[in-house]
Amino acid sequence: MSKERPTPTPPEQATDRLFATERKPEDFRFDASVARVFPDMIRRSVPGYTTIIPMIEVITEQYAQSGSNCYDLGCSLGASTLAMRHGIDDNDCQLFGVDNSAAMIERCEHYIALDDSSLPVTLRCEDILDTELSNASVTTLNFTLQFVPPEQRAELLARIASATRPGGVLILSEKIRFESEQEQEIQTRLHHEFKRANGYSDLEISQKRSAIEQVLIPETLAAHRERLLSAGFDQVMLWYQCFNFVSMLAIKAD
Ligand SMILES: C[S@@+](CC[C@H](N)C(=O)[O-])C[C@H]1O[C@@H](n2cnc3c(N)ncnc32)[C@H](O)[C@@H]1O
Ligand SMILES: O=C(O)C(=O)C[C@]1(C(=O)O)C=C[C@@H](O)C=C1
Repeated sequence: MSKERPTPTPPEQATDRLFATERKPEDFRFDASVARVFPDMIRRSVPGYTTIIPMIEVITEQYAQSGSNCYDLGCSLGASTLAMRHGIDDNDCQLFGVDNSAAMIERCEHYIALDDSSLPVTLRCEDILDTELSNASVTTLNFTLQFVPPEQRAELLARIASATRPGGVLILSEKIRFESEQEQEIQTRLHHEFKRANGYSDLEISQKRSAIEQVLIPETLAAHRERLLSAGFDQVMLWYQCFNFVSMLAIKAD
């Protein structure tokens, strides 16, 4: 007797108004209230996010190797995970999404169930600093490393590099800061204008800025490049930039 699979229902999605009214200063956390509005928040906050996601599919298509593991570290609701899933055309790959926010992982399960690809995805509610990594061809850190304490970043990248097969890659997207104070000021202003154009008020922009100040620590492009090379990658290239948001490709030689 065949059992019919119930049609999965999409999780309720809301507009991000988390910082619209005055609130007591608190560090930003990926809790249930953020998870509920996250698709709207990240699209309206990160210039280029809606371009980067489909390009993760394109890059994965190029670098995923048969018989390997692919990891999305800090997968949130699975937007980057699903892009990787669609880029993998070999059912012999194993795809893992890792996030330490239970609220994100719970919702992510629904989005994975709604997606039409048949490639299995294993979700782990774990810290990316402890998660097991091996035999990797494509690993993605899409706006996640920036939330890892700076002193723990080198060890994580070295672990990713040593788990990566020859010819494999790391896709690293980050908010960056600039060496020149003047450029920092201009790019930050343009980013805030982007947010304003997407309907965020001055109060929302300034309250969000204070909330992320201690938890999202941007570094310069040069610092990222140097650390990726010391971690064990052989080539680092910038493939995307919009204002102070970038994405890099770090490649392990064949
Ligand atoms: C900006 S979001 C990532 C967005 C997602 N990659 C995408 O493309 O939509 C950052 C995510 O990283 C997760 N995160 C931050 N630090 C983490 C850690 N140490 N271990 C696991 N997940 C972490 C957060 O819970 C959050 O869901
Ligand atoms: O810099 C900002 O204003 C942001 O809101 C950026 C950012 C990010 O880059 O992850 C911060 C937290 C949320 O995850 C969404 C966007």
